[in-house]
Amino acid sequence: MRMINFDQIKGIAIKQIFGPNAQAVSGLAFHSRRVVFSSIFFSVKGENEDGHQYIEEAIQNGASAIVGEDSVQFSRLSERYRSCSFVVVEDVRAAMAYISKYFFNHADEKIKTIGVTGTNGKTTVAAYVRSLLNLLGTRSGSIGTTGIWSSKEKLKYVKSTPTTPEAIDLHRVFHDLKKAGDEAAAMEVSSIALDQKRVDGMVFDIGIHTNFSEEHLEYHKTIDHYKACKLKLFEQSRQGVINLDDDGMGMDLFNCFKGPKLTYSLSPSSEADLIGTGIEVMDSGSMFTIHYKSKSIRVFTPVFGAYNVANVLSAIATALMFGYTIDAIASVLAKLESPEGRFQVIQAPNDSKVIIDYAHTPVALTNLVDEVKKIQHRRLIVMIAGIGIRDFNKMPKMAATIEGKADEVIVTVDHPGYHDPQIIINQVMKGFNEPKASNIHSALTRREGVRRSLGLGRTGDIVVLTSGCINNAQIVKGEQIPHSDEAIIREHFFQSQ
Ligand SMILES: CC(=O)N[C@H]1[C@@H](OP(=O)(O)OP(=O)(O)OC[C@H]2O[C@@H](n3ccc(=O)[nH]c3=O)[C@H](O)[C@@H]2O)O[C@H](CO)[C@@H](O)[C@@H]1O[C@H](C)C(=O)N[C@@H](C)C(=O)N[C@H](CCC(=O)O)C(=O)O
Ligand SMILES: Nc1ncnc2c1ncn2[C@@H]1O[C@H](COP(=O)(O)OP(=O)(O)OP(=O)(O)O)[C@@H](O)[C@H]1O
Repeated sequence: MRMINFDQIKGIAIKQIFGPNAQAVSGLAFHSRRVVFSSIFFSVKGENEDGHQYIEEAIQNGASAIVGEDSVQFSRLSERYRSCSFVVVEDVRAAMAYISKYFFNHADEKIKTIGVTGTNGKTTVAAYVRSLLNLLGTRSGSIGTTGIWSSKEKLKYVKSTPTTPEAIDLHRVFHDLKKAGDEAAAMEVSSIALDQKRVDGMVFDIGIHTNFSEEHLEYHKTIDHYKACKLKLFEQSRQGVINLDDDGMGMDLFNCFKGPKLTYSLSPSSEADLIGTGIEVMDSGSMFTIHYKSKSIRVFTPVFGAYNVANVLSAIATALMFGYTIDAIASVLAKLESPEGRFQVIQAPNDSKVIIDYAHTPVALTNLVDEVKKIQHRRLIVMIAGIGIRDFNKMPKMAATIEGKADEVIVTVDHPGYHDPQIIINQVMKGFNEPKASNIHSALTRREGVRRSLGLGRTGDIVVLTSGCINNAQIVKGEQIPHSDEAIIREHFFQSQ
């Protein structure tokens, strides 16, 4: 239980309070059915529902305070539920962020926080930062698409969103990490989370930028809105790590970010602080040279793809900001850990390779295929997917991107949501000049797509499975259906023999 005096919490714009100004609070919830005794219910207006309609259900479930935006309704309800506090605020999502921070004792300020934003690479960079800091001796967790990790292990949380948790969950995680002895947390900060004020009230010790290209227009509607949301992270960051190679927003950020910053680049002629050159692809990773100040150090790190070397540079910049020397950092890079499902190479028993990679934007797919081609192979088989719960305009762009670049292409569906999978396939197919070519195949479910792709692979081939799952599941008609590419791969190679 924590005593909460609403008008004393910094940051929230309270318009009016009906009922008691303070409550003893045991928990926070934004869903009426997750309310427990003596908790605060935040009534959020969503895409489909208005949380204000569920206030009475929340009170019946034990809510002792309601935070929302409808003063007329709150005034009426306060007559009926006299012991309950009704707090009218300017913006309920912002209030949820500030109250969560307060409820969990400002835990975010008791550990170092590193926010990562960008169209591609957030998960990868958050994992690299976590791994690098741990290798150097700073106990660090990470928060994002692949789950919540402490410095030691993946923790069991029910995720509220695919990438950046809702504020209530987020501050609980900071609190738990701190309690477990962690000193830092690297987290993915999505543009949607920034727009929905999930990280309002936080000041990140370091903000990292990876890159910017078209994405999430189903939510943002315009590319300018998408960009403006991403830039917000840097208004809330003390120090910045900026990718100078990113045409999308590298220079915008470089010019507008006034705090201390480190820039990185893969271009030898760049003026970046940290430059990576001479990338050599090996069997188990990449060699490259780090240039920092007057030093050039040749290192090996177990990652594939030039863009992943750039991601490693951003993690190195972060470690430099933590005060580690470039020599100390270079000495541990060979042990760097990658996140699951990002350029994950599986050696198949038939002497082919299967690569699982979360590429789900045209830019990521182009980069991925270019990098995969640097690995010796016979034929290249690539599975792409139309994602039902995302922008339909992106689907044909994925087809146009892959056409002519692989020997076989399998088109499948990720997360059909409420759509007919065949409509999604048709939408992807629109992007091919020759959709009826004999090397273009389709499969209505991801499971079928994976099986079909593996079935086409022979000795020496590389099978690339792109796009992927959210929370190890496919979202079908509001249900999360468990799915694992790796399990299908095991079944295919080991159980069919
Ligand atoms: C599209 C979108 O913005 N969705 C968010 C939105 O949900 P919604 O608009 O569908 O909510 P709704 O169903 O209309 O309900 C409105 C409110 O009424 C409440 N309610 C509803 C029914 C009920 O019986 N009782 C009740 O209290 C709900 O809890 C909700 O607070 O408001 C919810 C919280 O109030 C969010 O958790 C939810 O994120 C969902 C889980 C989601 O999938 N979001 C995605 C788009 C997202 O955030 N993605 C980004 C980026 C991913 C990436 O990197 O690609 C991320 O950071 O994860
Ligand atoms: N720096 C980068 N530049 C371009 N593409 C990248 C970069 N890093 C990763 N990718 C590609 O993007 C895919 C997704 O990477 P990752 O999961 O790290 O990004 P993300 O930003 O977390 O995406 P999401 O938010 O959708 O989970 C990778 O599998 C890879 O193909």
